[in-house]
Amino acid sequence: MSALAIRGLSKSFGDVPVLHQLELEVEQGSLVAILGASGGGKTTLLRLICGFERQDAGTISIGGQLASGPDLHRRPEQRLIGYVAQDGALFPHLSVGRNILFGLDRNARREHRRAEALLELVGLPISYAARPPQELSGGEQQRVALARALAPAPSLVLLDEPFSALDAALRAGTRRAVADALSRAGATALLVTHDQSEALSMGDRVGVLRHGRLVQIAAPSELYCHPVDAELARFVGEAVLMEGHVTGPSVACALGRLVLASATPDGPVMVMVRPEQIVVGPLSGSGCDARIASVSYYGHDASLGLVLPMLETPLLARVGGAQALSFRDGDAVRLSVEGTVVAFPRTPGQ
Ligand SMILES: Nc1ncnc2c1ncn2[C@@H]1O[C@H](COP(=O)(O)OP(=O)(O)OP(=O)(O)O)[C@@H](O)[C@H]1O
Repeated sequence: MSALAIRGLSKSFGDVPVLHQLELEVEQGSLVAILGASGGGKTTLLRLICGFERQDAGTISIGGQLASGPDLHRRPEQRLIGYVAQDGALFPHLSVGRNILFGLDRNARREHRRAEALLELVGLPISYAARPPQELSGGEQQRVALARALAPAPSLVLLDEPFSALDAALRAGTRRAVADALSRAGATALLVTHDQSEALSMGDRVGVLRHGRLVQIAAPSELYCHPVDAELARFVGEAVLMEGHVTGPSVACALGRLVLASATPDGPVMVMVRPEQIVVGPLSGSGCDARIASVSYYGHDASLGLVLPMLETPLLARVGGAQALSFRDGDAVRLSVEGTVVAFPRTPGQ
């Protein structure tokens, strides 16, 4: 049984459509990340699931029970949903422990051990229970917000860009701690974000929201390696796209003849290669000739701009930081491609 099942969900504000016949299922105990551009309807989707807004069409079922449909609209407090907002929204006048137990009934609120167990679950010291939330770092506050959302053992936890207010140093650790806590609690969760690395690193499955629909929902590696179209390829990570021609199991393009990941009809295509698939080697190696136009060094890795005789614009390759130190602008190199590639059929005029 799905913990969350959404069928044909549509919502407009005035005459502006935001969600259009959206379909989504979230399996019990899994984390689904919804990735979408700003203004794409992510918060609207969460507000509909919570019951703060009502859809124009479609149904929402939580834990196998209809929560909202044409003839029924359960109130938010009847839906047993935990919610973690962008800024945590902790109450500053209550201790961390009181914040965690806030949504529980009076008897449960007296159980201090319960707050401590939830602090342990989110990887924080139990001594934090007595502290005011303002004394905690932003990442710790988000973990408290998760503990509060998990306290009533909800059927579903919704996370609305929960790490966007954190600086980069705190973000990675907090993501990990939150994902671990959700998994330890066996919680079912839906996370919305515009950050592709967040979606790919946290989701068991990732759905991409575009023009009010989920255009693809798949395991992170499937989404990254086999996006359904070129726009999605660019949205989920960096993509090198170039014209090509498919014949049988391979495609001919500026990078040579490459092996296709899946069967594609013969004919003109756009080929998609990820920058880290491009292997940059010395002229003694095999492959196609290129010249280095730029080196952008980031420490752990580097981006190279590469000019190929057959391409108007330089293409991007990603190499290890140590390897990049041996390259200079203007160097002649030879390129090959690791692994298989994806090709999107081109229609006439494209
Ligand atoms: N109550 C409302 N009344 C009118 N328009 C609204 C309302 N809520 C949202 N919208 C509009 O719906 C669209 C989707 O908004 P929503 O907040 O769901 O997007 P989002 O993907 O969460 O964006 P962000 O990532 O920037 O938070 C936007 O164009 C927004 O202006």
